[in-house]
Amino acid sequence: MRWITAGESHGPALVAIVEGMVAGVEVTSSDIAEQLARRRLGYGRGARMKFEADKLTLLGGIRHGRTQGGPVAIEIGNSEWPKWEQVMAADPVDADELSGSARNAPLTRPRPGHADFAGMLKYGFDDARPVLERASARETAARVAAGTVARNFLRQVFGIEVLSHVISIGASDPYVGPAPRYSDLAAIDESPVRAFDSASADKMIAEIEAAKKDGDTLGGVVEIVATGVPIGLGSHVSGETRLDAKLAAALMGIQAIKGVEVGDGFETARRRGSQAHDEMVPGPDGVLRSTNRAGGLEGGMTNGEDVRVRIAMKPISTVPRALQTVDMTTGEPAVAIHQRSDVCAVPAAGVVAEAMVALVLAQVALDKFGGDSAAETADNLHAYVKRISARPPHQ
Ligand SMILES: Cc1cc2nc3c(=O)[nH]c(=O)nc-3n(C[C@H](O)[C@H](O)[C@H](O)COP(=O)(O)O)c2cc1C
Ligand SMILES: C=C(O[C@@H]1CC(C(=O)O)=C[C@@H](OP(=O)(O)O)[C@H]1O)C(=O)O
Repeated sequence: MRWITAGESHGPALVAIVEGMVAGVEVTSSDIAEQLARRRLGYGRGARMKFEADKLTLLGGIRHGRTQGGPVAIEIGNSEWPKWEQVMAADPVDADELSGSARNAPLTRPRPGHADFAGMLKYGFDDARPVLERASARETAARVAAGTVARNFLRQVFGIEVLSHVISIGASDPYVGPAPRYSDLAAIDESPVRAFDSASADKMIAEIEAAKKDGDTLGGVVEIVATGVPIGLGSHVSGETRLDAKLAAALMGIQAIKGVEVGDGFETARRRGSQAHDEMVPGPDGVLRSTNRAGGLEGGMTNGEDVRVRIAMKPISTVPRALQTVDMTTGEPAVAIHQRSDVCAVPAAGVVAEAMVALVLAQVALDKFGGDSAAETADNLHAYVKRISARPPHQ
């Protein structure tokens, strides 16, 4: 199974294609719309999210609410397309028509932290427009749409659920309580910062308000949890088959994500071994653990505990209190491009991260259990679960 997205932030639409998904997975446009709506929310998001409707069309691969086994293609239209029709036209446009458009003025002052500078040089553009159009995290809407197909597959066949919650924003004290359950997700989504407890939420909101007042931006940390994951997804046999490596790559592939921790992550590096690992005891249905410091992953494989990973997002690089840069046309010092932008997109990044975790888990689950239909994958899973549960230790 693999996925790809295409499209620009202000182009007519984004498209996601998921190839290799089995037939018989229940997915509707309202399931996808629900996930897209979650991604638009969050305190600190910019003007676009207030009007962006994520106009959704299922172009292929799904019939009467079920996947058919062929590639699933999903289109998400741009609500503002009429305003951008000339500037972002695929076909050549009359130069006179474009010259009067303020939107088409070349962007020559790269934003530190964004893709503008290296992208202009590498691809040979005098204008940052073509770079920022594709670097923009607008593209994450397409990932969330693709992720919904994976999510529904995981739920239907395995009973796996994926959730996320914001641990900290800016310098707010990190949340240190127990990881939430999937049943907590509705309450987390109700929180304007997608925090699990209201005391942490208040501190995060205060951080965002202070940054906004100062013309500044913020990043933060999000935890993603997958529950109900069977033992043995991923493999120890090589670097690229290790599930922690696949998850880290997919999560680092999200715009502005600069760090990934598995389980207790960097904190584990500070502990002694006796305090770092999850001891095992025999239980009625197999091995039991009283802790999950490893985040459900040992040797690059799931170990039956919840998969738990954290991501660190850097502050948004379109800083209203514009940063110093160099004008790429004149070579003179300048202030960076500033256009409408988010102050903080950490809550939305959590929803995107859920989608990436779901896509990776679906991929490794299909690697292990295969099948052409959801029913066949489920049969393969049940045979495996029966086989491994016949093994000791049992009490
Ligand atoms: C959900 C989400 C929303 C984002 N919104 C913005 C934004 O409004 N303005 C901005 O400059 N960067 C935003 N970013 C981050 C940029 O897309 C990202 O920093 C840029 O593509 C450069 O990539 P890098 O940060 O990974 O190096 C957002 C990222 C995410 C995940
Ligand atoms: C559009 C989205 O996020 C965008 C991500 C983004 C960036 O530079 O990453 C810049 C802004 O784009 P725009 O100029 O279109 O307002 C954000 O709004 C979205 O998440 O759907």
